[in-house]
Amino acid sequence: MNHLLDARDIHAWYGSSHVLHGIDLHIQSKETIGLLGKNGMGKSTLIRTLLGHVTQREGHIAIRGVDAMQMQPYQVARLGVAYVPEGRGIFGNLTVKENLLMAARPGRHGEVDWTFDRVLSTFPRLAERLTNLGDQLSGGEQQMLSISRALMTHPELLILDEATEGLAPLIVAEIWRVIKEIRSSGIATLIVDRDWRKVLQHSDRALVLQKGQVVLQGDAKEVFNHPDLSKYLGI
Ligand SMILES: Nc1ncnc2c1ncn2[C@@H]1O[C@H](COP(=O)(O)OP(=O)(O)OP(=O)(O)O)[C@@H](O)[C@H]1O
Repeated sequence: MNHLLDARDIHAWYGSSHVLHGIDLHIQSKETIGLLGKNGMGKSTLIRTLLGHVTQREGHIAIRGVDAMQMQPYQVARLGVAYVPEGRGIFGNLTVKENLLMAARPGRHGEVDWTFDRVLSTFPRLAERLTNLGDQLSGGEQQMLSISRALMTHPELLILDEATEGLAPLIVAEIWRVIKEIRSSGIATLIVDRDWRKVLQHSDRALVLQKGQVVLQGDAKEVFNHPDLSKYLGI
């Protein structure tokens, strides 16, 4: 089968510390995958390894059949993978408008549907802040800007790492609403979030990591009802 992302037997290290121990992850076009696990189990490391930020790695990574093992993060981004990192990643000294416009580029098939106007109607709060600098935004607005920037690159796969971390409940609800909208727009998504219920509710499939290995995976509903889930998540 031709996967959008096909990662096999992924190992990663920080110095001499072996953190990922042979992970397989496949993502199909338009599919939403939830990635769960307690703190420190390797979720962010897996994402950063797939993107090429963690370079001490072994295994096989293909994006739409293209070998990505030797690629730099910017090359992975060009293949249509957008990353909204934990802690955001916007330009604090540029305005909201500048942040958005500089991110914009057509998709691989010339898609331009995530226009400036569509992004602003998706996140009306940003429309009120267009001339504010990135640094002047609240945490929630920065997160919305970060997601908006990712959407304006017209990705085929969007990776969200702790997108709701530290945000007020109303903003969290707004972000989940947008995640749902992104899912129905046909962009494949990989979601990491502490709210495992919400993750499973919004995903097609899910994987649970423990100490750098996949210990549980399946349809989101199966994972939700699995008797070992509470043990793996410490809940
Ligand atoms: N830059 C780094 N240098 C050394 N060790 C690291 C680094 N980043 C993470 N680790 C270690 O790698 C392991 C996996 O961490 P990782 O951040 O991937 O986990 P996580 O599941 O994303 O958890 P969290 O939700 O806390 O970020 C942990 O033992 C962590 O201490």
